[in-house]
Amino acid sequence: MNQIPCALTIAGTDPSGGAGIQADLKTFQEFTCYGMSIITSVVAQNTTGVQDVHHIPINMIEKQLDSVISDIPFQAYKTGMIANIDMMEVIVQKITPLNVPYIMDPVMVATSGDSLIAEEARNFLREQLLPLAALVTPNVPEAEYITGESIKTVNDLQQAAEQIVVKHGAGAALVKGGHLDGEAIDILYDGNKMHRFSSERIDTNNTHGTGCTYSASITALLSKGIPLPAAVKQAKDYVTAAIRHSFSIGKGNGPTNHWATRPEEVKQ
Ligand SMILES: Nc1ncnc2c1ncn2[C@@H]1O[C@H](COP(=O)(O)OP(=O)(O)O)[C@@H](O)[C@H]1O
Ligand SMILES: Cc1ncc(COP(=O)(O)O)c(N)n1
Repeated sequence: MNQIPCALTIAGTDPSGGAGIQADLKTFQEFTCYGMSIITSVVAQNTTGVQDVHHIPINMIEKQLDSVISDIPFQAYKTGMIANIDMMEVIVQKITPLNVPYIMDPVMVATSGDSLIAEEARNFLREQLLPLAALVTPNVPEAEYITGESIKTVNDLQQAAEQIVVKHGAGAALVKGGHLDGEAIDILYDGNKMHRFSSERIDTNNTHGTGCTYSASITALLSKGIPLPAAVKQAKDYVTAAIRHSFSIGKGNGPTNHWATRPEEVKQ
C-alpha cells in the first residue's frame, strides 16, 4: 500500500494550462495527492477556443493504461475528454476490474462552445461508461443530454441528479448549475439523499477549466478516503475560490487560480 494518496486522470490536454490533464494534475498537486495521467487526445486550444485535435492511437492509450495500472496503485481516478467510441471501449475494458472510485466528468463541449467528443460517442458514454462511475459530474447541457429533459431550475437539477442515478445507473450524480442564472448551485444525489452546494455567482468570464478542476478536486479527496458529500463540499469551496481569484490572462475565458485557497493540510 502506498503512503501517499495517488490519483489518475484519463483525459485530453490543454497546452494553455487551464483545462484537461494540465488542470487535473495542478489540482491533484494542490490536494497533496500524487497525480498520474493518461492522455487520450492532444488538443491545440487556448482561452479563446479549440484550434485542432490529434487523437492518440488506441493501442497507445491501452499501453499507457497498462503502464500505470501494472505499476502504481491509485485510490481514485477520473475521466475527462474521451473523444470516440474506440477510446471508450478500451477504457471500459481496463477500468472495469479496478476496485476504486471512478469519477466521470462527462466532457462534451468546451466552455468556448467547441465539441470535444464525436456525436455517436455520447450515447456510448451514457450507456457503457456512466454505469461504472461512482460519481458523474455533468454541467447543465451534459445533464440535459443524459436525461433528455430540459433543465432551467434547481428543481430540474434535482430531478436530473435523481434520474442519472436511478435510471442511468451512476453511483451518484453531481449536477452543476454553473450554466443557470443566480447563485451557483450544484445538486448531489448519492442514491439516498439530495445535497445542495451553493455559492454566490462570481461576475467573471474566467471559467475555462472549472469543471475539470472541480472533478479533479473531488477525485483527489476521494483518493484520501474522504466521504463523498464532504469531498464535494470541500471541492466546491476550492473551485469557488479558484474562480473568484481567476486569472485574466489570454484573450478569451481565462483559467482558474489553483493557489487561491490552499487546502488546510497544506497550510499547516
Ligand atoms: N460565475 C460563477 N461563479 C461561481 N461559481 C461558478 C460560476 N460558474 C460556474 N461555477 C461553478 O463552477 C463549478 C463548475 O461548473 P460548470 O461551469 O457548470 O461546469 P463546466 O465547467 O463543466 O461547464 C460548479 O460548482 C459551478 O456551480
Ligand atoms: C482537454 C479538455 N478537456 C475538458 C475541457 C472542458 O473544460 P471546462 O472545465 O471548461 O468545461 C477542455 N476545454 N479541454
